[in-house]
Amino acid sequence: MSFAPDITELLARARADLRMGVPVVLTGEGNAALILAAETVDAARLAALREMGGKPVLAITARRAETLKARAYDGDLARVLLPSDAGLAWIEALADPADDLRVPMKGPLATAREGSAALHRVALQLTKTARLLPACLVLDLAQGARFAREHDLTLLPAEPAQKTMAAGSELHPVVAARLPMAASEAGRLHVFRPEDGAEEHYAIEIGRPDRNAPVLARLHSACFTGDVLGSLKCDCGPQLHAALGQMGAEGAGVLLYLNQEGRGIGLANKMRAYSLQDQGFDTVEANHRLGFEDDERDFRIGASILKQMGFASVRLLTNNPRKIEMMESHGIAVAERVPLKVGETAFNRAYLATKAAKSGHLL
Ligand SMILES: Nc1nc2c(ncn2[C@@H]2O[C@H](COP(=O)(O)OP(=O)(O)OP(=O)(O)O)[C@@H](O)[C@H]2O)c(=O)[nH]1
Ligand SMILES: [Zn+2]
Repeated sequence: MSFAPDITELLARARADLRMGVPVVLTGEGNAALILAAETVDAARLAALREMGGKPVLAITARRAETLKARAYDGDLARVLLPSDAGLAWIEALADPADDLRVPMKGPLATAREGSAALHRVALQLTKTARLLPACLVLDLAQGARFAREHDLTLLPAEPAQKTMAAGSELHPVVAARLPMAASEAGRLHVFRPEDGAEEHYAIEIGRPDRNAPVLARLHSACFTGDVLGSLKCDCGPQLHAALGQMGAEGAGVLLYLNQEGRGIGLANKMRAYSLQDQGFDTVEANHRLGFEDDERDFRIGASILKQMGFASVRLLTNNPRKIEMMESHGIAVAERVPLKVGETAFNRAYLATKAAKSGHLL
């Protein structure tokens, strides 16, 4: 019997470390690297990294590299060589596009083309799942395990970590209780918890939907600004309430409230995206400039929760064809798409048009 953390738990620990600015040691086949999230590294740790010698690089995604005009020899990522005088400000300027327009020339940036980028790829995936900017300082280590032991750092085997992240985490029901709501007095809130220490997700069941027929369902991604604050920049709040209202009126339905804020990039990054939108970029361009894909959500979560609740088929309230595809490919039949068009304002008209033009949303 062992109390040692398994790979999922090590991943959770590594994410927490990176969020606090603590380095993590990644090990591969015969190689190892010290990694630090660009967003959280501080002056003392940067100085310590410098003292180690070697050739640290800043790994960024190909999306970010494109904006910075840096050559991405590794396909989906680039390894930018750290100039000897590069300090925290240089790292921040590369990782965070906030001042791109004010300081457009950040280079010339030299990028590595020799050697493997496998550990860098895992490092970037880790920062994404930690909801940080996808940019990481990476320094090759000769003795990864020993270094981790000496400095009391989390030691993470890269390949199992990557497989575990790709597989997604299992979710387990924690509790369910009655919740009378304005939309329906017959509400019930279920909480689901992933094994990997990430955000919990919720299912709001209305009435007692028949498990043998397609259920009226909505997969709602958390939007603190829209759902709670009534932001006019998106249509999330009105969609949330319209979906609950329709389920209440029909007497049955299930709304999944998935804590995938900002299409899976987290609220801090979404606010960075909003700030770029104020500079004139649209919702998709803003994500790309930050180094993210348009949509970083894991749609398997919704399918997994529906299955656990006993649903196999849905009438899906959505305008997003990707949600339909993802449901179908993860074992939930979409018997019908129910359009959900509410809440258009002068502030979100361009946002909705961009989603239709670039993300395939149905008008
Ligand atoms: N990154 C980013 N996320 C945004 C922006 N505006 C809204 N969001 C997020 O987008 C998500 C909207 O999710 P959903 O309501 O599921 O919308 P959808 O994928 O357009 O699909 P349907 O509403 O079902 O048609 C929420 O997580 C919001 O926080 C933005 O400008 N940038
Ligand atoms: Zn929103």
